[in-house]
Amino acid sequence: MVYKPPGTSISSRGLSSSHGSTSSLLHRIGHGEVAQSLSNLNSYRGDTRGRGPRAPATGAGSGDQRGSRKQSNNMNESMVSGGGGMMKRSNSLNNKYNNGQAQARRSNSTERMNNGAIVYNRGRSPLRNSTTNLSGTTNGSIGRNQRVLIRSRGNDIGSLDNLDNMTQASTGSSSSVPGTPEDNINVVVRVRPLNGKEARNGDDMVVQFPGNGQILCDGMPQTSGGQKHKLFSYNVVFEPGATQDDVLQYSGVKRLIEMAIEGFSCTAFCYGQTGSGKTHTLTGPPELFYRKPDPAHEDHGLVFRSFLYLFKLLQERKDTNFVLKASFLEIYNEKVIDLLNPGSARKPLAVRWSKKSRGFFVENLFMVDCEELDDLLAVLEEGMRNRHVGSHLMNDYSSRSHTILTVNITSEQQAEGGVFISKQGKINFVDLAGSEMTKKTHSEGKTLEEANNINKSLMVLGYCIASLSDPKKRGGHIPYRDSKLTKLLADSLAGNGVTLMIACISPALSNVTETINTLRYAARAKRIRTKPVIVMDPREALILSLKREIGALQNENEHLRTALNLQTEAQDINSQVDMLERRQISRTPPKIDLERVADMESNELKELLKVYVTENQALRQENSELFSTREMIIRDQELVCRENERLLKKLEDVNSVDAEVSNIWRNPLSSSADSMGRYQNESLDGRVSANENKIPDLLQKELDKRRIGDSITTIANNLKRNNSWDTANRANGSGQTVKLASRKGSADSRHSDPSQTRSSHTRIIDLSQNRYSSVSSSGGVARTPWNHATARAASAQKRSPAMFLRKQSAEQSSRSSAGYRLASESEQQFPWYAGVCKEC
Ligand SMILES: Nc1ncnc2c1ncn2[C@@H]1O[C@H](COP(=O)(O)OP(=O)(O)OP(=O)(O)O)[C@@H](O)[C@H]1O
Repeated sequence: MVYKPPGTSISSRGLSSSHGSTSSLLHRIGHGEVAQSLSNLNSYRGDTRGRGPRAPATGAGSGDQRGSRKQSNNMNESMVSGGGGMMKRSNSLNNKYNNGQAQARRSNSTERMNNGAIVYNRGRSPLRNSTTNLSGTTNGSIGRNQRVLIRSRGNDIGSLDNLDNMTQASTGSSSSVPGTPEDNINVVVRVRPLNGKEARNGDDMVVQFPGNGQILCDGMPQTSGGQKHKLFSYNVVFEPGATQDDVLQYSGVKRLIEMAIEGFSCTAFCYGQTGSGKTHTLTGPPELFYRKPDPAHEDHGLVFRSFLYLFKLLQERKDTNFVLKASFLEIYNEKVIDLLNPGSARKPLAVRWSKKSRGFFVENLFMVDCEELDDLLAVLEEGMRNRHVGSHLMNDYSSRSHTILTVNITSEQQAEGGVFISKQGKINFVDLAGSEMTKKTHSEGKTLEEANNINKSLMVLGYCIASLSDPKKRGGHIPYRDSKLTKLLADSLAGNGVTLMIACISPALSNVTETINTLRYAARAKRIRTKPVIVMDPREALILSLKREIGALQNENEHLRTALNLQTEAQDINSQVDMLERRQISRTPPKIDLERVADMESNELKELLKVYVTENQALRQENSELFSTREMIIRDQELVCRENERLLKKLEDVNSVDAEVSNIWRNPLSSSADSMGRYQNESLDGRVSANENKIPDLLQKELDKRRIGDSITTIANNLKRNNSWDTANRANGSGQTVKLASRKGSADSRHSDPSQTRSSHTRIIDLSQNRYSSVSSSGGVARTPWNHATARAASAQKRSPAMFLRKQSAEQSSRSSAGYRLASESEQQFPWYAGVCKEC
């Protein structure tokens, strides 16, 4: 079950029919100005439920409004009549409240508390548009002398509205989820009237109410002697004339109760200096509980009224079973005392850390099962009677301890398919002891010790609030452990709860310093953000997670669809596009608005989930197919690229070989080919193959050729000069030639014949030429490193001639030395040659 704010229609819970709404209230009111103001109070949805039309306010009270209210006799039908199919507890509650005169009186009082008329006094005109005379809304007009009692920013407290969103993001477990929206602590301010003493002393009012949830404090003493004005903004400001019921209606506490029923952890706490009206606001004067309390008493505070409201809501929830348990403790002098089971020795209880809930708890705290409203009221009475109260100059009934009254609400609702959904909500009412200046209160002895402990724990609370409200310090150490109070409030201040702070102040000039301190404290608290989550049963969490999964799948499917579209576009395969489009159209489930999912039944949700899972799987498969197709295409592309590269290289080689061939034929010494032929022949006989790798490029060959060629030409010329080769051959016999032949053609004894030597020489040249011919035709030699180097050199020459030349000269110098080496080798091998050469 997804949390829905009360006031929205959840037919299964029967809330829609019974709830009033802001719009219905506006409809009832029907007047522009008030409607405008009320629309600012959007967040108080559900505030109007159970409230009948108010009787026009007629009283013109004095400063003390308590005795001057007109009470409406309208019966609150929902409280009195109840529902036939209600759970046993609710029925018994109705019976109690319906039987006899006492019940009738209670019902009247209940009604009066809910519909209490407002006293308009002092003849101030309302501040239009920025303030709300909520009390005047019933008759749709605001009288001239009507007093504006509540100044609201309206939509600020509507941060509670954010919780609608939050619940959608909450896990459904007690743990907080990353990404869960945060909510600020809601802060309202209540200004009490000047008390008798202050009035007698002629104390001035130093607070003003400019409206829009603002409060102006102007009595602040300045060092320069003048007065400083300070403006603060809060969610709601209650002026001195506001009633206890107004606080219930407009502080947001009703919303807190509704949320506690829905499974949230909620806290309302009062803060302020001593005598500022905290206890009055929360529980009413302590005297109320000293004897059997009169339920009709108008001074009953927020707790009593909240209990009534809580039970009213529980009655309306006919389809849900609730179990209520209450506890009441006080922290007195840093000791936790169970107010429902104080024992004779008032043995303090231990505050421990729970790993499971990741929060502090009070060990062995008495929890009372509260089946009826009376049980809850009894808890309140008992606790109020047992708490420590003292008296000092500023308050006759001063609370000497902090009290925490907790109502745990476990709800269990049967969903479809026999599944039970249970949630654990709670609401804490915290009445803090007031900070006090001991020189003002004249505390001494025990009261002084109490005051010190109170101030100390409030100081720790102040540190925690200051740290939590500072975004830089928030992630750091928060000193919760420094006091029992902060340990127990840790979750409310910065955990998963929803918190309302009611800052109580005195309007008197004599208290201005404390008032400013409280207002600052409250302003700081307003900056604190919490992450409210519903604590619920795992089944409920499952449904929520299913919902979230549907959302995620929808997103993923959308993403995959986009990817598929891109893919198909890139491939430009029309047939596949058609196929995909056809598939997409057939598979795509209807787009679901996630908001609507909240209203769907679990079966429907499961079906929807199945559809999305199927679609998701199909899309994933399709996507993977397309990816593999793409892989294949990429591989093919690579092959083509490689082949291209190979062909390019081949082309380069062919070009380089052409260049090589042309070099050879352009060789100016090519005329001495005859002489060179021998060397070439030698190479072909075996040395070339061995030396191919050693001779890197054409140039070296050229160099060698030139040297050898020059020498041979010289020899030949000399020989020619003296004798022609043939003549010499004939005349001198074949000694040298034989030598040469024996050297060159040692493997072939035929070459010893001088006539054959010549032919052999010719053949060598032919072979050499053939070789080059064959090289140029087959290109096979192009694969040798030498040819690669040549090709590279050629391309390098093209790319950067200057660099190529530098490299060339370096290579040339190294090769020329190699050339000389070759020459000296030749000398060694051909001493005759060297001799001839020397001779030349
Ligand atoms: N809004 C109010 N209207 C009328 N009287 C009020 C209001 N607020 C407080 N008072 C009166 O002021 C006196 C002091 O109030 P209260 O005891 O609630 O103060 P407190 O803040 O709880 O003080 P402490 O911290 O000492 O307990 C009481 O007599 C109470 O009835």
